[in-house]
Amino acid sequence: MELFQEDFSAEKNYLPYDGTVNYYGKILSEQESEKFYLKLFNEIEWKNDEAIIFGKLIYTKRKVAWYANENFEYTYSNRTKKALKFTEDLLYLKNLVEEKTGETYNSCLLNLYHSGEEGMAYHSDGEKDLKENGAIASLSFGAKRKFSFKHKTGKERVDFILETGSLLVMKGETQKHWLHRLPPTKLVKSPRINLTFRSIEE
Ligand SMILES: O=C(O)CCC(=O)C(=O)O
Ligand SMILES: [Fe+2]
Repeated sequence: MELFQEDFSAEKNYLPYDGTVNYYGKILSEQESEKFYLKLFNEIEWKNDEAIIFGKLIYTKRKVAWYANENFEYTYSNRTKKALKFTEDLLYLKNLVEEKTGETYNSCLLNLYHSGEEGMAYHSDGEKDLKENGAIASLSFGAKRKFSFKHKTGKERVDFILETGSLLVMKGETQKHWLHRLPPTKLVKSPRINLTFRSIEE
């Protein structure tokens, strides 16, 4: 079923229990989304992500970047990374997302998926540097992709189609009880950029 913009209610919790996910739909116009997509694509210091998996250092095809209020250190996939200072565009988007969600954030992890062949496997964002039960706000640009939640012990699944300029928020105990992923797909040929605004414990 195609949902229209008006059908998205920010107050609705899309998870049946054990956490809260709000979906705001598109918070930016098509034109603004295209403008930010191009600027982020060209101006962010994108790097292939490094992770230690079974004791081996690997690089992902997907690119990442990490920006924050301060040059925070952050441990992610067993590697310690240092944040770059927020750019003007990222500060603008952070303010917009803070206004919409009524929460504050001090950092942003950015992901660039070159095509549908790149995705992210099921995980939760419960790293110890993150504020416990802090909200995580996800803003998407570029290609439309499916985003799925799966309960850690139950059978429930909740799927979204994240469009360019759309905002989704995960709050409360969501990371404790739910996994999320960006499934790979052969159907998408163009890039997608995702920004997750987070709160790092200072
Ligand atoms: O690209 C997405 O929509 C999800 C990214 C994500 O889950 C993460 O960076 O932790
Ligand atoms: Fe995540």
